[in-house]
Amino acid sequence: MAHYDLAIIGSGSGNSLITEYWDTQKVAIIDAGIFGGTCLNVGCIPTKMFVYPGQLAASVTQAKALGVELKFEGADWAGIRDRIFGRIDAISEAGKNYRAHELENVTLYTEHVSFVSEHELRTASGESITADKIVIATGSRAVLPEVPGISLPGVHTSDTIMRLAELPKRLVILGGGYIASEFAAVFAALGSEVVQVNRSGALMRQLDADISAAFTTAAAARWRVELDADLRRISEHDGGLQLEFEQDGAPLTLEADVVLVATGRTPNTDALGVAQLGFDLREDGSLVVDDYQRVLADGEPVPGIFGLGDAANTEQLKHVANREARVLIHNLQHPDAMRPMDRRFVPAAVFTNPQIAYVGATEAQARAQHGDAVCSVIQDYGSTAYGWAMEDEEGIVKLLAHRETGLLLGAHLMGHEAALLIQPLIQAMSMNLEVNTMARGPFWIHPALSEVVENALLSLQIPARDSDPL
Ligand SMILES: Cc1cc2nc3c(=O)[nH]c(=O)nc-3n(C[C@H](O)[C@H](O)[C@H](O)COP(=O)(O)OP(=O)(O)OC[C@H]3O[C@@H](n4cnc5c(N)ncnc54)[C@H](O)[C@@H]3O)c2cc1C
Ligand SMILES: NC(=O)c1ccc[n+]([C@@H]2O[C@H](COP(=O)([O-])OP(=O)(O)OC[C@H]3O[C@@H](n4cnc5c(N)ncnc54)[C@H](O)[C@@H]3O)[C@@H](O)[C@H]2O)c1
Repeated sequence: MAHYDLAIIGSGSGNSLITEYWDTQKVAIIDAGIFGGTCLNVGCIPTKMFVYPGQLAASVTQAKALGVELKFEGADWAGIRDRIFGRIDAISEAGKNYRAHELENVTLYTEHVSFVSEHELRTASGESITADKIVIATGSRAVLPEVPGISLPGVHTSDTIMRLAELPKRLVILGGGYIASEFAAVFAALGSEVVQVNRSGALMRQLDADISAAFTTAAAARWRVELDADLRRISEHDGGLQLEFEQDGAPLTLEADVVLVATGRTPNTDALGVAQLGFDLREDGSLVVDDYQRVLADGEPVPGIFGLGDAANTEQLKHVANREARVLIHNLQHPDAMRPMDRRFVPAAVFTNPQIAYVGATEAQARAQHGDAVCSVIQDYGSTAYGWAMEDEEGIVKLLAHRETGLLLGAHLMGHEAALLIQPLIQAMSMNLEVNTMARGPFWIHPALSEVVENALLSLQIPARDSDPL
């Protein structure tokens, strides 16, 4: 039996916990999958490396509207894929070698483990690992609907779709969320015939209703979107795949060469043995942790057991996992002076086309909490000089603020570089900066696209105070 000061299950965000502080202590890092976890290998990073070439390809359509004749002559799928994974696979491999061979105090296990008791883990091959402190950073995995044909070759998840041998001619994407919407934009831009099929009546349905509606319209102008369609079965047909749906009581049949299933992800806690130990789990299977990232059982911290990332939050976002890791690095080193995780204003961006970014409350949430005190405004990108330059007809900045406090309650953007434009709004919310101070205090560069954010803030018409900048 090997004993460690610290054992970390999961080499994604968990890997960053091994700081110099641990140099004099024994650490085990355990990962049964690809070293480096989801974001590096099959998540944020490779997807966005596909998104960028996709944006270049899609810009041809926009250029035409501005009088520039560009021609899209196809995408070198294999070249794009190999450039991306040539870089990523090398980083994963180097990280693995570093942990496995270059640090005397660190031992890498490449097997699945589960809990035997609170401080003992067992590997799939039967080895026992005990540790004073254990961090559960096991991430999440794709969930597939249970329909006939879901395991047929040609049916992929985000784990495998990026490594396809060739660009699919006909691609059906199941789901209306982040992953489905990002891949739909990429494959449609690179030249696949994409059909995105969603079970409900709008894409990105969990977002503010105006953004969800605007994105559903914008997406349908770029690739085929089918809504309110329930998948019944997938079968092999004519050398490809046939998907049968029920849509508003009528059958809908689609043909595809490749199917991408993007119908949500579930935390990897079920095969970990944590339920038997009485660790608290949310309805979605994620571990309940307190503000200090300590795992709870019956509402009380389990001594020496911590959780972070997709296994222990409901956001399933890398910047959240990274922040949790930072908090945990501190708390593992300073058990008598722990610092809490701040979850007040978690932003997110969806790198689809058009891009989406948001932070804070939706209008429905804001009104439920603050009633008539909510001011709401939608500012079009097209109302600014840079928007004219782009001939933009769909970009919007929606802001929600509290009339009396003058503070932002939520920001929801859809359009060019939404993920960049939203950042000052995230800053303002995190720093309790009032709308008028934010709009009138700093200069806003003219005629940058950020003027749409400035104008949205001014349009909120929060009553001015004498102390506000002019
Ligand atoms: C396609 C896609 C695109 C994404 N894009 C973005 C984005 O643009 N921005 C963003 O913020 N987020 C994005 N995400 C989400 C982001 O990738 C995750 O929130 C983040 O990677 C979670 O990190 P983690 O450390 O919790 O888990 P992971 O990085 O998944 O690490 C968990 C590791 O634990 C291992 N493991 C699990 N169980 C066991 C066990 N019992 N024994 C041994 N090892 C085990 C797994 O093999 C895995 O390597 C995306 C996700 C996907 C799938
Ligand atoms: N840019 C980013 O930050 C980014 C990108 C990709 C993924 N992620 C993270 O990964 C998570 C998972 O992404 P996702 O797109 O798989 O999940 P999601 O929750 O965003 O979307 C899931 C979609 O699948 C649909 N669905 C669920 N069950 C279904 C079923 N049985 N049949 C048909 N449709 C069904 C839902 O209605 C929804 O539209 C996201 O929630 C996000 O946190 C983030």
